[in-house]
Amino acid sequence: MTVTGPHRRIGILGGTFDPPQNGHIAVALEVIRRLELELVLFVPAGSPWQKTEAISAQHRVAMSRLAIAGHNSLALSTVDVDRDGPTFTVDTLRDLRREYPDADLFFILGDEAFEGIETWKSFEELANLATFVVVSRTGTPVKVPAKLSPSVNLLEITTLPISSTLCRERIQEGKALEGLVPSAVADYIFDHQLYRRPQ
Ligand SMILES: Nc1ncnc2c1ncn2[C@@H]1O[C@H](COP(=O)(O)OP(=O)(O)OP(=O)(O)O)[C@@H](O)[C@H]1O
Ligand SMILES: O=C(O)c1ccc[n+]([C@@H]2O[C@H](COP(=O)([O-])O)[C@@H](O)[C@H]2O)c1
Repeated sequence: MTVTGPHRRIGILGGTFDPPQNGHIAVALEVIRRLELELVLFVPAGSPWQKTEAISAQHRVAMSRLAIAGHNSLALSTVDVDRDGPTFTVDTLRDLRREYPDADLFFILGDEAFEGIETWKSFEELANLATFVVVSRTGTPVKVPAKLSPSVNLLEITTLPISSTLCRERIQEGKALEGLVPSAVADYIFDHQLYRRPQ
């Protein structure tokens, strides 16, 4: 992926994106607005080791590309699918630091994802690599590990009550995805007959 121009404050939304849904788009756009970021990179995980099952990275990348199409401030990075092995954020951030040596990097995540951060690979190193922007998704108070606290920004924003799990469940129930995913993503899911059976 090539980004032109002096992108100095770059957000990173890592995710399984199984599938990408409107909550992902909304949170990225809102964090751009609130933190005055130039750009948010959507970074699909190649092998999301803490999720039980996910469809192929190829489908998740294709849907992520469709999901962000038309948003100038959103872009796709394939660093995590281009690397072999389980996806670790410490590697994501090192790779993106090489790509953007002078940028301030902001890793965006929901409070429920942040809750497990002490289980992430080399979590103590993460504080040196990016600012962690934790958005309120569940509303439960966020406990910040002391080692990360200088690099954590708790951001109160209104998030959409949408999850990829909800999207998959609705497909299995034969219900429409209207309002839950961008229409190009809904078309892709339909065309490829994804998520029809429980994974
Ligand atoms: N509606 C939302 N609002 C705010 N953040 C979200 C929302 N949906 C997902 N996120 C955040 O985006 C990142 C990637 O999410 P992910 O791709 O795992 O989607 P998910 O909806 O949480 O998936 P699943 O339901 O399969 O667990 C995580 O940090 C997650 O907290
Ligand atoms: O680094 C780790 O060990 C690690 C463990 C779990 C999740 N992550 C990252 O957290 C982001 C959100 O993950 P998920 O599983 O909620 O879609 C995504 O970028 C993952 O690669 C990272």
